[in-house]
Amino acid sequence: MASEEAECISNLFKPIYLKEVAELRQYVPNLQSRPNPLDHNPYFDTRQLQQQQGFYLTESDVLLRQIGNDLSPSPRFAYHRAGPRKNIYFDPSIVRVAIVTCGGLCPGLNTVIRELVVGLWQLYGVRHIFGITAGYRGFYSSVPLPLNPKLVHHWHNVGGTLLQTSRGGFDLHNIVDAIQTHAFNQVYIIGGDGTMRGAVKIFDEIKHRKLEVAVVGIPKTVDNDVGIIDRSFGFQTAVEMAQEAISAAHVEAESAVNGIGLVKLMGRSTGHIALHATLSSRDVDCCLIPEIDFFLEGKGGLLEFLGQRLKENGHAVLVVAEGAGQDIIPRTDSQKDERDESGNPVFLDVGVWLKSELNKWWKREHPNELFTVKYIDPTYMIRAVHANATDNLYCTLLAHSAIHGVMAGYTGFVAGPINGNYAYIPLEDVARANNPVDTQDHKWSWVRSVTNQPDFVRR
Ligand SMILES: Nc1ncnc2c1ncn2[C@@H]1O[C@H](COP(=O)(O)OP(=O)(O)O)[C@@H](O)[C@H]1O
Ligand SMILES: O=P(O)(O)OC[C@H]1O[C@](O)(COP(=O)(O)O)[C@@H](O)[C@@H]1O
Ligand SMILES: [Mg+2]
Repeated sequence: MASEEAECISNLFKPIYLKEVAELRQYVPNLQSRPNPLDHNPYFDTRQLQQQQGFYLTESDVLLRQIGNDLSPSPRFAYHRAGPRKNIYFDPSIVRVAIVTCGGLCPGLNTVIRELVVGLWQLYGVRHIFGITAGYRGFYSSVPLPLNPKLVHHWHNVGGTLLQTSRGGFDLHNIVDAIQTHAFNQVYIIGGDGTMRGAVKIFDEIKHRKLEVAVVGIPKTVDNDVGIIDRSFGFQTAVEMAQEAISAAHVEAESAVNGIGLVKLMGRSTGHIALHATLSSRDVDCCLIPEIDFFLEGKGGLLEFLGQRLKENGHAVLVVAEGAGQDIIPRTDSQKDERDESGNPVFLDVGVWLKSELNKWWKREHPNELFTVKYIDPTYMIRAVHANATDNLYCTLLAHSAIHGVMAGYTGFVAGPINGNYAYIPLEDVARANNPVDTQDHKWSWVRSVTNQPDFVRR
């Protein structure tokens, strides 16, 4: 074997299971296919490209989910690659599109809407595109908003969602009735884990009624709590914004005698924003996330650690994800049961609680020494900005992937990036998959080595 050549390290047979997504023709009888109108789009010139192969994707174009390989014979999964297909199953002249945004804000929402509108209009010649306003409830409670490329032209430069969003208001039968009443046959649902669970129910009901309606989910989660996909759009922008808050906390802490800069970041059940912001900032002394329990008092606790940091450095920076420590913050019975309109638990402000506990501790231990906690809560600022360049590009590829999949007759799927490429994933799989920070792998040890924080194990 020549040294430049790769060494064969395994000839083990590893089964690969293709995760098929549903297709409209499976339950709509006599569905006719037609050539993709991209064949006649002057910008794509597919007739020339087809001779070179590769423009249109086929059933055999798949992406592997697990690209890291442990050489064991455990099964692997693959998904269909996203992109245009040679034949489509919709006549663009009778396509009626509904686009809805649900749940909390995330940078890039408006870019996804813009690119859906522009993509449908320019790639496939669709002319009947509507925005459903204010989340799921908008299907049955307000008049759909007609959208066109001119109207959405500048939307990628604006934070939030110009269609508006809301929590709650999921009324399955009213939603599907409204889809029928308005004769929508393509429904693009942009939202997080809760939204995707709702989308599965809409898809099931549409199948049950045998409607010629394609449903596609576009995952949005500033917390990055949706699994399978690499990451959500807007996440990188949020991490970038979080840096500014951490820098400010660092400046405040360093400029005070015994100063603590405390930053609360979003992350209901996952600490991804806090973790990524901590690793990229280098100024953080301790990062608290929902996946790790911590305690204040005693050996190995947070107060002992911060006391040491103040002694050594004169200041400390503490980053906390909003979902961290929720089970140790004292709460009343009514606070225990509080839920938002979607049914998500309402958290107490961990930052306010920590600030108060830190002040009590210092007063008790060092009554005559200066001490300051500067608490920064940038949470809404982080998710209300427009997407950065990387996320804007991601949103565009995502929207176009969704359009190509729907046009090709796929339904009940999510368009999303897998290992850097775009794939079609069954909606149900995405709705079921969460994405906690893995605190067992070496990356969490790396975080601890960057911050020097304790492991919060009582000994
Ligand atoms: N299990 C569920 N079944 C149906 N609809 C749901 C479910 N969970 C949430 N929803 C609906 O999805 C929408 C968004 O959910 P929410 O949890 O607020 O945000 P996100 O989708 O960002 O996680 C809301 O309208 C909510 O009523
Ligand atoms: O105050 P709101 O709008 O209910 O949103 C707060 C929640 O929204 C989020 O930013 C995103 O949550 P979702 O992805 O479920 O919408 C959470 O981090 C946060 O807990
Ligand atoms: Mg959610």
